[in-house]
Amino acid sequence: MSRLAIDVQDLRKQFKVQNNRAGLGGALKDLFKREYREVTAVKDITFQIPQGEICGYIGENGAGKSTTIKMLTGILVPTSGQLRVNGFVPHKEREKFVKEIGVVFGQRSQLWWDIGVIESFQLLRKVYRVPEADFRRRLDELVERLQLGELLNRPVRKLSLGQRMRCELVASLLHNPSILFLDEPTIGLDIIVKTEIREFLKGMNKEHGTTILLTTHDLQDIEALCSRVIMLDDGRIIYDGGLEDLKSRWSKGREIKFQFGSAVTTDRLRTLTEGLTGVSWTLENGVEAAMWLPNEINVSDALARVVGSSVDIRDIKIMETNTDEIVRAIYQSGSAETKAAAAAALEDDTAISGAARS
Ligand SMILES: Nc1ncnc2c1ncn2[C@@H]1O[C@H](COP(=O)(O)OP(=O)(O)OP(=O)(O)O)[C@@H](O)[C@H]1O
Repeated sequence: MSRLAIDVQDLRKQFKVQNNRAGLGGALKDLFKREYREVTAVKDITFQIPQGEICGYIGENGAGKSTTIKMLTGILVPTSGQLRVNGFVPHKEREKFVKEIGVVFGQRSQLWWDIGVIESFQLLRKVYRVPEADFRRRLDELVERLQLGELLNRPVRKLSLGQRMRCELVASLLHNPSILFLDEPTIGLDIIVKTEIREFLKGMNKEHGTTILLTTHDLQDIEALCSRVIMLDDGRIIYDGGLEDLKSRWSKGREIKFQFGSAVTTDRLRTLTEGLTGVSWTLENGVEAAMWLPNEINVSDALARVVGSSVDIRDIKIMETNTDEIVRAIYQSGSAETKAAAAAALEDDTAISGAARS
């Protein structure tokens, strides 16, 4: 079995936050006796990530993503629980540990603002004690992949956000870490740079087996990169599994769009799918219509009905399930259990309590 890159057991982080009392009297009281309350940002979470996986770590603002990343990178000390990254306890073995990881916080820079990019890279080489020859080889590869050539001598403050982000990625990878932590790596970037960065990360993962844990609010990052997603809500994991599985469990059905050669009526279309429970039609104009079918109905059964009829079809498009909508719905409900699963669980409960009563 492959070695675990990240192993987290019952990890918890509480912060002590000062309560500020209202008004001048309150401020005076605060001077003499401060009152505190506890905020639990991460609530006993458990997960494992094997080496070489790209895993998305998602959740709404304040869900606890950054706090987790900070514990995983040794910046914050957990309140309780166990945590190992590449076999190290991050906050205890920092010096050895940082050589194994790369970190990019999209909204913070690890580069020096006023000096040339290449000088920042040289400084980082010394921090990580990378031998000159290894550094050169690595830098050449990264510069070529991210096409940084002419940027290397410019000071960071003169770079665009997209150019800076590409340099940040190089900076985080110069010491050849086996794990990369990315916190919002594509925030604020245009679609071309986003695509470039996603392709680059995919390549690093494929060729070097780099494990990547990625937090993002851009679900296209997840779709492009991650086979697995961990979803956090209010400090707890509410989903851990495949993205496709999440989509198929949550989507209630699919939509198929048709373009016809001549005008059709809704009544005619309805007769085609008669008997297929839950299938409905929307006529968008005389020659374009959308068929919606619930998960219980097989796509090929429904398609066969239309294709096998005398209706003149010009084009058929099976619409992709929209991940944004699904994830937003899960955030809103605070649970990744599907309604069907939740209802089944409820029925089980009722059956059990009914049995207990009888
Ligand atoms: N240093 C701190 N002191 C007190 N509370 C904190 C601290 N850091 C985070 N929190 C609180 O912990 C909770 C989780 O915050 P965290 O930054 O981990 O969320 P997040 O999922 O990364 O959100 P975002 O998407 O906005 O970055 C929030 O309620 C936040 O206010």
